[in-house]
Amino acid sequence: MTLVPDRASTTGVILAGGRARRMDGQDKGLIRLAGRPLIEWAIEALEPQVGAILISANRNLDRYASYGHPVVSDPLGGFQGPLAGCLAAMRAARTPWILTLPCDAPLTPRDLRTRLAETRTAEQTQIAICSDGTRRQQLHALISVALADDLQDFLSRGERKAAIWQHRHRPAVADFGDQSDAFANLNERTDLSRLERLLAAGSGSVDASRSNT
Ligand SMILES: Nc1nc2c(ncn2[C@@H]2O[C@H](COP(=O)(O)OP(=O)(O)OP(=O)(O)O)[C@@H](O)[C@H]2O)c(=O)[nH]1
Repeated sequence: MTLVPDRASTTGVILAGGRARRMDGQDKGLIRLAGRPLIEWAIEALEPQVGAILISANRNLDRYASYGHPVVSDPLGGFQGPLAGCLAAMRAARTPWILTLPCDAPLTPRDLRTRLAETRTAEQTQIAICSDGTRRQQLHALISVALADDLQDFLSRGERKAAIWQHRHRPAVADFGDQSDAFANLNERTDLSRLERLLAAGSGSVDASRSNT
């Protein structure tokens, strides 16, 4: 295992494979925010931070593939949750580390990988996750792909919760309390206006003035 998860040894994984029941079942990664689909915000935020990108999606695969990054679907049907997407990505990644990012949180910190990597290296763990200062953000995570078999065992027992799987590996926790807005996400339609306000105010790693509206 590479000791320091640097840019070249890390694959960014955009988790866009959910059912989005609270958004009437729309494909969340394709919902437009400030004029651009969420998947585009995520790609733009990750590109400077990682050596490669994988998109985890279960619908509209051609649409996602048009962004030029490989698309991986969950091995199990029926929307089994984000860990299923993580496992597929860990199997497909060509790097020792993956950096996961939910597609519905467009204000990604510019230093997401570096801060997670520093924390992970200081504590010598196989997983590092973010804290927004109040709560753990389990899907913003740096994960060693050496854990793929362990995750597969966990899922094969019918377990689904990311917090429970990660807890078994005593994750390091990187404090992003100074950027708590970076974890604002889209769960319901009413979240759209807050996210657009935050983007316009310049939160996050991507310049909203480059949006095509
Ligand atoms: N690959 C994959 N990703 C998922 C799955 N379920 C959720 N995700 C992703 O994980 C992140 C958090 O998802 P949630 O908000 O908990 O679930 P959701 O399906 O998006 O929305 P709800 O159905 O309204 O809870 C989002 O980026 C989802 O796209 C899944 O079954 N497979």
